[in-house]
Amino acid sequence: MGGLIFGYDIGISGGVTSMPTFLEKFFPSVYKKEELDKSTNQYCKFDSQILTLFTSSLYLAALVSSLVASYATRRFGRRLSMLVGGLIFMVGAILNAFAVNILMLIFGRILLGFGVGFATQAVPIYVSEMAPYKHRGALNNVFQLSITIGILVANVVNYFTAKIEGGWGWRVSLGGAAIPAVFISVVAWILPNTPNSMIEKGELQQAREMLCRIRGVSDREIEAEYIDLVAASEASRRVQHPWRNLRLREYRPQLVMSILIPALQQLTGINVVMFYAPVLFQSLGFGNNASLFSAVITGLVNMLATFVAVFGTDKWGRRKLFIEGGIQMLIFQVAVAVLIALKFGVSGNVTELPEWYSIIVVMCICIYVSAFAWSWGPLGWLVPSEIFPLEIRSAAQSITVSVNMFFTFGVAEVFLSMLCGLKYGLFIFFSVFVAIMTVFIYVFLPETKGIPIEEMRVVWKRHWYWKRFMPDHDDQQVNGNSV
Ligand SMILES: OC[C@H]1O[C@](O)(CO)[C@@H](O)[C@@H]1O
Repeated sequence: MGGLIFGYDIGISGGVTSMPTFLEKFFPSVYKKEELDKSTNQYCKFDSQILTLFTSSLYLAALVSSLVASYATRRFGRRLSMLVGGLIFMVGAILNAFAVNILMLIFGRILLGFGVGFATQAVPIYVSEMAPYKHRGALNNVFQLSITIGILVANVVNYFTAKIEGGWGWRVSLGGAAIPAVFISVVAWILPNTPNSMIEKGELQQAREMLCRIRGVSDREIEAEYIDLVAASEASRRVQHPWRNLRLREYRPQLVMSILIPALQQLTGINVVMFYAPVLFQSLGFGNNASLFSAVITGLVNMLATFVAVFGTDKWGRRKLFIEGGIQMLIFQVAVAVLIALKFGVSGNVTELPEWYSIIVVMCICIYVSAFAWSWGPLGWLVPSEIFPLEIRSAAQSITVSVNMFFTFGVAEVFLSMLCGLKYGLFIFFSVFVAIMTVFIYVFLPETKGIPIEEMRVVWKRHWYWKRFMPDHDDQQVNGNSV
């Protein structure tokens, strides 16, 4: 549900902004340009700061709230943080559904953002801590899977609400966000806290019992894992200032990854497609209906391809997926740029594409989206959430979330003007980053598959570059090997 509310918001805004009644009510100047002036340059049709703010304000709020949520997940537990997130989110959705002016609309989006910040902070940590390490990758990827389900549901909802007589369908679209919010609030009541969180709060016996319960084994069989958790918690307790600690030399590899992985995930340009697919397709000359339908198709591909990661990360490892996904994205991003350049050139003055041509464009976009969906999408959350030792986990996760939101915000902010300015070159712009990030992973990211979360130090100690940051004093036994 945490992923779903996030995904729903990602997918919903592009569709409603392509609905004429919504535009007319809140963004009359864009409406005029879009509806009345058919001759305008296609690349610049939707270039409006206030329209952009409608999409991007949510991510700015999520950025701020994930910093607060970091304190909350540590102090009050992961569960309560999820509950608070769900409730704030619900209020935001209701405000949006009944919006009568732009202020209500943007204020609602900001509340939704606060909810998203809390949920994305608390959920991946919760899942990583609950999961047995052999299945941690798969279970964590379900978070991204639910983001993609949320995006798809939003695309489908938009497709149907756009057809509602009277043009108030956008209210249903925006209000629909309240449904997963109710779920998450109710479910957060029922869920137990993680053993790690209980140990952090000194509830040792309860933590032990919880560990037996979630692993489904007897007290004796959880002994090793329990000792690991308690040791990690003690180390964590000695750390008074997780934020200051994060700057210590020994956490350098984690700090670098917690910043670069989410930043690079957004610099793949994925949200150009996710936020603005209907707008993008309209700019490419598709009709209203066809644009919303094409967004459903990209949403579907995005969701289905995420299953590859759910089943594949613990089998093939993180690195292989990252690298394969990167190469595939690069090729098809360049293909999209070439296809658009050939038809629209620099002037952008085309009113319609031949059908076969549009189909090829949509196919290339889908292949690009599928590559993202089994690589950077899920791994962008999984890898950061599994590499941090407990003593800095909440702080580092909140860096990951806020960097992700910052770049999501950035892409949402600049996309429409960049499309207008860079034209088809926009896709080349992102493909340069995709090339850089693929090389970065190849050189700097060690494989983390199958390593218990509290023993993760070993991967840095073995890495040709990162080992110089690791202190020598804490040699450990891992899987029988001294490291
Ligand atoms: O599935 C695509 C979605 O996944 C995310 O990258 C989050 O991991 C979003 O920013 C994007 O819209």
